[in-house]
Amino acid sequence: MPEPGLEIDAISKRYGKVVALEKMTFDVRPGELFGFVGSNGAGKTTTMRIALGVLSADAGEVRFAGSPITHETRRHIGYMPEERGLYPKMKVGEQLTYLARLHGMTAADAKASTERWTERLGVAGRRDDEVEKLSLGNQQRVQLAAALVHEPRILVLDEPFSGLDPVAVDVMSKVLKEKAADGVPVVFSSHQLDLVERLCDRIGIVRSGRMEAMGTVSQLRAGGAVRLLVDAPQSGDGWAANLPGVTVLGRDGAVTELELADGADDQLVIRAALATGPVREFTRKLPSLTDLFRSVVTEHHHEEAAA
Ligand SMILES: Nc1ncnc2c1ncn2[C@@H]1O[C@H](COP(=O)(O)OP(=O)(O)OP(=O)(O)O)[C@@H](O)[C@H]1O
Repeated sequence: MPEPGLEIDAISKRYGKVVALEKMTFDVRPGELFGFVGSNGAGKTTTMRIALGVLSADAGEVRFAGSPITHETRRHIGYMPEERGLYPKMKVGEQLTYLARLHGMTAADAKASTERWTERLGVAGRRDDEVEKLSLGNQQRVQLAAALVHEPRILVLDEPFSGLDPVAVDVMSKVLKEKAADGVPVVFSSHQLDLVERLCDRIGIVRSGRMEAMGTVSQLRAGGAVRLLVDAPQSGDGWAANLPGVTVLGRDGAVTELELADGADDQLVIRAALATGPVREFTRKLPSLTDLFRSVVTEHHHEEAAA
């Protein structure tokens, strides 16, 4: 059994009639970067707020290192809220030192940590500026510094990459990877699926307050619907239209992209392709994270339409 990190265990939450979370369950292990993805309103922010303790759950439990999270454990969480939370009129350096002190650091450690993180995140030159005078991207770098300045043992970041330029994305990615390499469980939400695919050890896809799919990128991709690319230069439109369990997704010149339903026979497809003439290529294509995300979200729409 891997060492327990941050565990979100069957958390449910309603806002009046709106069910925001329904037994949301996942864990982020020490040293792991976990990507939390889902459409708008799926419940990511609500989950993170509950993990941090700024919102209470109706049911379920949040644990860290095997024990329920307490007020004391929460001091060791580095949190980047979606609505951000810096004091606009306070100077960057003063603000970070103040936050580090609030988390229990000595004045000297707080100052040293502020210097280290502002250097690292490329905002050292702005330490004497008020936060509101910084560009949005630089405010976000400071916001990350605020999540890191007390050297947290858990990192929970709500859309830390939104609005960042590519250089800042690289800096943020590096810092998160380093923190994970130090043994910190790191969870962040994002709509930038290419980034999530590239960075994360594991990914959870949420839909309507539930965890729908979870695993490494390759596990998720292997579990998605099988797609085929067939290059048959003499085939006309419609050559695969009536094959059982086969959906034609599109055609680009002589190349047809197909999706196979569970249990559909790919040998039927190759025979049908060969019946049109030569076949130059017949390949299985693994779905991207974006494809998987879409299919999770689209299934939902089908279910809703059928309900
Ligand atoms: N304070 C609130 N009062 C009422 N409903 C709320 C409140 N906060 C969130 N909700 C509802 O709870 C559900 C989950 O919202 P949440 O903000 O957690 O989603 P999200 O996955 O973070 O979305 P996004 O990607 O848009 O940030 C939504 O239906 C939302 O409208």
